Amino acid sequence: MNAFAVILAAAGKSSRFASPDQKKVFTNVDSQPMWMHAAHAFAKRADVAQLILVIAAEDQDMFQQQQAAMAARLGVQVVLGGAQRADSVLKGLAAVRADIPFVAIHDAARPCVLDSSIDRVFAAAEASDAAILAIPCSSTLKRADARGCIVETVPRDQLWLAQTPQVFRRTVLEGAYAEHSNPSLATDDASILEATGYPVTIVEDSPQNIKVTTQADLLFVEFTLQSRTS
Ligand SMILES: Nc1ccn([C@@H]2O[C@H](COP(=O)(O)OP(=O)(O)OP(=O)(O)O)[C@@H](O)[C@H]2O)c(=O)n1
Ligand SMILES: C[C@](O)(CO)[C@H](O)COP(=O)(O)O
Repeated sequence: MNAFAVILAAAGKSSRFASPDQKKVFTNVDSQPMWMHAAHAFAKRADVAQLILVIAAEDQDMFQQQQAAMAARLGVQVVLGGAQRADSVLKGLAAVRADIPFVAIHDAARPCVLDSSIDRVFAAAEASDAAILAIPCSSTLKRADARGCIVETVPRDQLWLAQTPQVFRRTVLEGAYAEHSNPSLATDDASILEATGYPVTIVEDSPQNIKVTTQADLLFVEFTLQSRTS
C-alpha cells in the first residue's frame, strides 16, 4: 500500500464568507469545526501516513486556544500558510515527511468529501502520478462582456468543475512547482502541472463535495453531514 500525506488548506481569508465571528474553516458545522470533517475523512485511512493542516498566521493564537487540542488528538500537524493558496500548499509540502511518495491537497472548506471519492482519486494518482476530483458542468455556461451582455454560450461537453483532493506523486508536484514561473497565481494545484505540460487525470466526484464559499453554502453542508449520521 502506498503512503499519502494530506495537506488540508485552511489558511485563506474567508472574505466571501463574510462572518464577523469566525473564518469559514473554523466555523462549527454539524457540531465540529469545518476543517475537522475533512481531517476525520483522511485520518481514519490506513494509507494516510501524515496529515498537515495549514492555517494563517493571524489565526494561530485563536487556533492554539480553541482548536489545537482537537488537532493533536487526530495527530494533525499544524503549519502556517501564505498569502495565496499555492503559497500555503508549498508550506504544507515542505512539511511532508521524506519517506512519503504521494501528496493529496484538500480544501478544508470541503467538509463533505466522500470516502469512495478519495479511494478513486488516490488510486488514479497511483496509476498516473496526478489526478483530481471534478464534477461535470450541469448548467448552460454563458460568456458575458464587461457590460454583462452575453457574448456566447460556451460548449460544456468537455468542461469540468475542479474539486479536491488533488493528488500527486510528490516528486512530480515538487518538480512542477519548482518549474512554474509564478505559482502564486494558481487557484488549484492541477494548473501548476498543466503549465508544465504534465498530464492530470480527472476522476468524477459527487456534487456533495462542495466548497463552502459563502454563508449560503452552510445550509447544504449542514444538511449533507447530518443526513449521513442520522
Ligand atoms: N492563502 C490561502 C488561500 C486559501 N487557502 C485555502 O484554500 C481553500 C480554498 O480557498 P477559498 O475557498 O478561496 O478560501 P478563502 O481564500 O478563505 O476564501 P475567499 O476567497 O472568500 O477569501 C480554503 O480552504 C482556504 O482556507 C489557503 O490555505 N491559503
Ligand atoms: C482548489 C479549488 O477548490 C478547486 O476548485 C479552487 O480552485 C479554490 O479556489 P478559491 O478561489 O481559492 O476558492
